Amino acid sequence: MSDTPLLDMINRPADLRALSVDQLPQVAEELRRETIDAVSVTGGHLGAGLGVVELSVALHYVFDTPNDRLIWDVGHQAYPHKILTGRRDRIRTLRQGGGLSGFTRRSESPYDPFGAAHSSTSISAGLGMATAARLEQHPRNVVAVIGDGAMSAGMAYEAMNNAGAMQARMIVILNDNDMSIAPPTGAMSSYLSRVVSSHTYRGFRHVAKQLAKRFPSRLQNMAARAEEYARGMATGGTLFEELGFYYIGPLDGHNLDHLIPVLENVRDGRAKGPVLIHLVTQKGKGYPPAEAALDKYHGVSRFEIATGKQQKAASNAPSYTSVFARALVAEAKADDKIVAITAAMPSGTGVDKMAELFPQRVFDCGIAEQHAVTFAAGLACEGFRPFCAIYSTFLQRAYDQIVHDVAIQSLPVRFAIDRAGLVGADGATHAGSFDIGYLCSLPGFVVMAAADEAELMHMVATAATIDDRPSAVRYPRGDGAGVDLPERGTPLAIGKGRILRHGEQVALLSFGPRLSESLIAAEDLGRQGITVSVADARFAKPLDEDLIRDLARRHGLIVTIEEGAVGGFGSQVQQFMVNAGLLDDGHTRLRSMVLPDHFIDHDTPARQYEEAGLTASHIVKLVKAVIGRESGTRRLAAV
Ligand SMILES: Cc1ncc(C[n+]2csc(CCOP(=O)(O)OP(=O)(O)O)c2C)c(N)n1
Ligand SMILES: CC(=O)[C@@H](O)[C@H](O)COP(=O)(O)O
Ligand SMILES: [Mg+2]
Repeated sequence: MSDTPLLDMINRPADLRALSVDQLPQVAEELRRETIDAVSVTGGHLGAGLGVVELSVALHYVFDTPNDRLIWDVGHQAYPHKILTGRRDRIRTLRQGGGLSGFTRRSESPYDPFGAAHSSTSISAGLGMATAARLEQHPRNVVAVIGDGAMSAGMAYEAMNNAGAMQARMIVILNDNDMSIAPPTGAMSSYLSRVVSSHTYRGFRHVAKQLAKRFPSRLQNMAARAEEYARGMATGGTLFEELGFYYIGPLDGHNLDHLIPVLENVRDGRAKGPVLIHLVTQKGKGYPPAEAALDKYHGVSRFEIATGKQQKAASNAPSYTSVFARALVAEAKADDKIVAITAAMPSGTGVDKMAELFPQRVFDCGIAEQHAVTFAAGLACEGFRPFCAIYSTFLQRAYDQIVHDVAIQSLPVRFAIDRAGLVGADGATHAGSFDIGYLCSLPGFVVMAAADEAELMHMVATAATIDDRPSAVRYPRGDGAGVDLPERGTPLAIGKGRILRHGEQVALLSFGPRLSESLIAAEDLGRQGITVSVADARFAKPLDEDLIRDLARRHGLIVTIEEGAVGGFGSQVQQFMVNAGLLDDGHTRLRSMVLPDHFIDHDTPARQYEEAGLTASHIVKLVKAVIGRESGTRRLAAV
C-alpha cells in the first residue's frame, strides 16, 4: 500500500477540497514527506517549503485556485504548492534541465499566476490583480504570501502604501519564520519579533468585537471555533494597521485548526480593504536535520534522508566566493577604511568571513539592494572604502542608485559582483547576464572580470586602490580553476589586458572565465594548423586600446568572448574598433560571442553554456566558419 494514500488522490486542488477538514493534517504530513523525498533527489530550496506545508494545504483548501490568485513571494517555498497543483508527477525533475522550475512560473501552470524568484514582488503583483478584478467586476480573491525576510525590501512597503490607500481587496499573508537565508536583520525584523513575543491571548468576546468591524457576516459561524484560534489574536499589528491593512495575528501557521477558519472567515468576510494575516512558522519544520541547521536548510544539494547529509561535489579548487572572501579579508586587514555591505546574502557573497574578524565593518542591510548601494555611496562620501557585494542578478534592482547615487557623483564604491554569468539550477531569473552592459555604459566606471580566482584576488586589490571613481569586479558562481593563490592580491594596471598565447592568424580576446575555453580552442585550432593568440582583456572599461590595436594589426580575425549579454564587452570593443577605423581596410574581421538573445532555463552550467554557444568547440566552429575552410595555414589577412 502507498504511504501517501491521501496525496495520491490529489491531482489538483479540487481533489483536496473534496476531502474532509479532518483529513487535512494527514495530507500535510504526506505532503511534507513527499517534499523532503523529492528534494533529497534533486537538491534545491527545502527549508522554506517545509515551513509552509500546512499553509499550502489550507490555502488551496479554502480558496478557489486558480480563479482565486495565489502568489508566492520569491517562489522558493512553492514546492508543496507544485505537488498539490498537478505537478507531483514531475516533482523529481525540479531544477533539472527540461524539468520543473525551482520557482513559480506562469508558463508552467495556471496555478502560478505570477512568476518570481527575486523577492518582494508579491504584494505589488497581487495589488495589480486585485485592481484588475475590481475593474472587471470579477469575483476573485487575491492572496500574496510573503516572508519576513522579503518584508525588508522597499518594494513591499511601496505596495502596502498603495494598497492601503486604495483600500484594495486583497489578502497578504506574512509568513514569519524569523529567518531570511541568514538570521534576519533590521528594525522591521525586531518589530515582528516583539509582536510575536509580546502577544497576549484574547478571549472570544474581544476578538469578536475586533472582527465585527470587518467581518460581520461570519461572526455566528465563527463562534464555535473562535475560542481556539482567537488565542492567537493580538493587537500587535499597529504598523500594518497604520498602513491601512486589517491586521490578524500572530497565528500559529502550522495549526490547521486555526488556519482554516481564519482563512474562511477572511475569504467570506468581504472586507473592504486589504487584510494582513501574520503567521508564525518554522523554517525546516518537520524534518529534524533542517530544523537543526543554522540556515534551516535554505538551499541544499542532494542529501540522504535518514541523516540529512548533503552530497558535495568533490573539487580541488576553492569557490570564487571563498576567494573573494579571502581577498576582502586581506584588504580589510591592511586598511581599516575598508567596509563591506551585503543585501541579505552574507554567506552567499562571503562577506561573513570578514564579519568574523571585523563585525563592526560589515553591514547586512536585509533584502534591500537599492538601499545597500546608496548606503555604500554615503560611506564613500565620508572617506570609507566600501565593497558592495551583491549578486549580478540582484544588482539589477539598484540600477538607478548605481547611476544617480554612485556614478554621477563619481563615488568610489567597489561592486563585488558574484554569480556573474550563467548560474545553473536557479535558471534565468538568477543568471548574471546584464551587468557588463549596464555598467560599461556609465561614464567613469572601471569594469573588471576575473578569468580565474588568482585574478579575482588581484582585481579586489585593484578595486581597493581606486579612490576616485566607482569600480566593479565580476566573477561566476562555482569553483575556480585551481590555480595558486597569493596571500594578498597585487593591484593591476587599470585598463590593461594581457596576452597569454601568441599566434599569427586569429586573436581570441576573452573577458572573464571563458579564458579557459579560449585556450582550449586555441590549442585545438593550432592542431588544425591555425595559429591563435589568446588575450585576457581584464577590463571592459576602460578598454585596453593599445592591446586591441596591436591584435588588429597582427591578426586577420579577432573574436571577443564573454559571459554576458549583447551590449557588454564585445560591444565596447566593436564601438572602439569601428570609431578608430580599425575595421575600415578589411584587413581585420571582428566577431563577438555573447549570450544568445533568449533566456536560458535551469540546467547545469555546462549545459547552459553549451546552449549559449560559448564553449571551446563553438569558438573553433566560429573561427573556421569565418576563415571559410576546415584547416589551413593561410594568413587571415587575405580573407
Ligand atoms: C531581490 C532579491 N534579493 C535577494 C534574494 C535572495 N533570497 C532568496 S530567498 C531569501 C530569503 C527570504 O527570506 P523570507 O522571505 O523570510 O523567506 P524564507 O526563506 O524565510 O521562507 C533571499 C535573501 C532574492 N531572491 N531576491
Ligand atoms: C532563492 C534565492 O534567490 C537564493 O536562495 C538563491 O537561490 C541562492 O543562490 P546561490 O545558491 O547561488 O547562493
Ligand atoms: Mg523568513
